[in-house]
Amino acid sequence: MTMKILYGAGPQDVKGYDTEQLRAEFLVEDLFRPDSVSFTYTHVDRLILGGAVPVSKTLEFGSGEDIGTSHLLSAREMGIANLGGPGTITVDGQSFDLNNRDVLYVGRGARVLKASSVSAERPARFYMNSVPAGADVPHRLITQAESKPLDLGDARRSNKRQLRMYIHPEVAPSCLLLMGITDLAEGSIWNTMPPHLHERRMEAYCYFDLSEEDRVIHLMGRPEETRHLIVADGNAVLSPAWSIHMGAGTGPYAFVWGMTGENQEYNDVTPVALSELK
Ligand SMILES: O=C(O)C(=O)C[C@H](O)C(=O)CO
Ligand SMILES: [Zn+2]
Repeated sequence: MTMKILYGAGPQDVKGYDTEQLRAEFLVEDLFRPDSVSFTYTHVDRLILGGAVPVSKTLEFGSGEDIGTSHLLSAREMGIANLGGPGTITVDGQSFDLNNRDVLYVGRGARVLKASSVSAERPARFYMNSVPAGADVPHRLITQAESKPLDLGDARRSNKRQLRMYIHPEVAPSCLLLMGITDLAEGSIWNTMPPHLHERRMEAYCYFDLSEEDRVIHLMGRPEETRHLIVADGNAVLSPAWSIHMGAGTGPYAFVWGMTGENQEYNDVTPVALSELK
């Protein structure tokens, strides 16, 4: 298990960043490695992003030694989305089978987690978001069918997409974590249109289901001072409260969005007109 730490950067820092620095602060590239569990701890609202890809063995994790607590989830909750083939997550002996696009909510206090795949030919690809939690909420599997869909966008504007809420007060409660998956409709390329800011929450996007040669051009930054990140399959992007977030793909893609902060009001956002972007 690995744990990388990012300390977070503000809009003034980003003004002087070159591509390498921007990517080092805002892009997480090494989440999904065969038979490994990789975590990145960001001081942006203390979100931990993780990836686990069990291929030839069961992967065990949950120790808190890298973050100074007895267990990783002693004071945290976690969402685990399966972006790959069928697999199983066991939480302190309780097993949950996750198909592609199912999400498991793991409540505070979990100690030992195990991740396994049904088949090494099509391994599970578990993507994790964990945030500090102030209460115990029961573990719960949310299948894709149980998630709440929202149809957004317009094919004529190349931004038709379906957003599914999984960890959300109307679907499955948590303390402060929100998590969902957005799938672009065939032929649409733009996500998160119009772009927005949410002063009371940070967000992380993990782009997946891209082909090896395709990329998402992710836009970030203050509306009047945008930057871009060129993102490949399985890469995650951090979006602090001060940053817009939107992207366009060169081919089909989907993404997991996770949020935490002051509230769980999904609609507590400030849209940014495209005419304001620079
Ligand atoms: O395509 C979209 O629109 C999204 O998925 C938006 C994200 O859910 C988001 O940015 C929530 O604040
Ligand atoms: Zn957002």
